Amino acid sequence: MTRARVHVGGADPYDVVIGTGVLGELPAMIGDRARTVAVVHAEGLPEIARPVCGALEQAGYAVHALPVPDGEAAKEVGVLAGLWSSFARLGMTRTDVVVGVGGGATTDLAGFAAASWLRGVRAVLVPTTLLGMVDAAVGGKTGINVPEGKNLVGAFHPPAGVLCDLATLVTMPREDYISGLAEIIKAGFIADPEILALVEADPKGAAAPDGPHTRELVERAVRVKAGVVSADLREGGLREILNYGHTLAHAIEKNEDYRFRHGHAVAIGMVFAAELSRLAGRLPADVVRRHRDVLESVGLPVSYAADWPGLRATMTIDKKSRGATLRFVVLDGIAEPGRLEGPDEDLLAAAYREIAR
Ligand SMILES: NC(=O)c1ccc[n+]([C@@H]2O[C@H](COP(=O)([O-])OP(=O)(O)OC[C@H]3O[C@@H](n4cnc5c(N)ncnc54)[C@H](O)[C@@H]3O)[C@@H](O)[C@H]2O)c1
Ligand SMILES: O=C(O)C(=O)C[C@@H](O)[C@H](O)[C@H](O)COP(=O)(O)O
Ligand SMILES: [Zn+2]
Repeated sequence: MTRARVHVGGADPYDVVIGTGVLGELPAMIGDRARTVAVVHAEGLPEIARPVCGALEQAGYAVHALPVPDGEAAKEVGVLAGLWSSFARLGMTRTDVVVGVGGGATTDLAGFAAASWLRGVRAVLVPTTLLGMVDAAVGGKTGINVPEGKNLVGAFHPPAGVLCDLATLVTMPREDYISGLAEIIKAGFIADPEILALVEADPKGAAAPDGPHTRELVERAVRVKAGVVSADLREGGLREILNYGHTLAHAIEKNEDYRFRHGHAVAIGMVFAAELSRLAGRLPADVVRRHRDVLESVGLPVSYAADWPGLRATMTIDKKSRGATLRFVVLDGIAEPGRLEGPDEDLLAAAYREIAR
């Protein structure tokens, strides 16, 4: 199978390589100035981490595997502090490299560990989930959660390279795979309607790692993200569109003590944002219906019922807020993202009623 190479531009450019059997590209991404490579991997994935370590050892690096808890439990300050201690023990200097192997939670943590160690060493990311490949590992947002909210501590730290080996997707738990589809569908609504058409034409195929369009869906979503972050790494404006659906999604994740899959929360959050757009007179009802239909067709949730005042209060510390003003990414049409600033409280509550039904 041929491999795709998506270039991410900006001050620190890098490539995202997508294909099968792409591990051979790893040493070139690490470079010849590194001596020590710390491979931070989800502890439940030793079979996936082993060949990564092997490829690096063969290339002559001193390789140290550093397992971290699976999933969201990795994005905690105690785990990060453990990595800093390990880096110190290994004597990692500024020319050394952190490799992150796992889902988005692992690569967010590994990326932030690299960003913060010695004020910044290089990170190479090897995402092993659909969501990690199409979103988390690309673009340089790194970070951890705190009890007060999702991703509230972190840094922009672009990786030196991203390797997406599609073969790793086949062992993914089904619900985690479905979760990744939410971010692909998000890319469809904000920028690339062909993604929506592909999923709508064959939802069953889209929900299978070995489906006929997996490779194209991954590549299209990566291209959307690469285009956006190349132009606006630090979220000065354009990059906010990648946050479509996330204002409510992050509040749901916190409300569920981070035991709710990110993509599932994003699916609900996108329906909320679409309802908000409609109630603000900016989006026709049929596009809102299209959100529900395409998300449900692959098994994603589109409703959520919990204490609204609590969710509303959590949304206040969203990173798009400016002062006391809550700001949402909305749609004025498919592939026409816009902003809604300081919406009326009644409008927000009305949009929430539509998804809580
Ligand atoms: N930095 C960003 O731009 C960005 C973008 C989107 C999401 N995120 C973050 O990504 C995280 C979600 O990522 P995720 O959906 O990958 O979940 P995850 O990292 O929690 O992984 C889900 C589960 O799948 C397991 N797993 C990973 N790869 C596997 C494989 N190949 N086979 C079998 N099991 C495997 C993991 O160990 C974990 O238990 C959230 O923390 C979210 O905030 C970050
Ligand atoms: O890359 C971005 O920018 C995004 O917003 C992508 C999101 O899918 C991702 O979940 C991101 O981590 C959310 O960022 P945050 O700044 O809202 O924490
Ligand atoms: Zn997301």
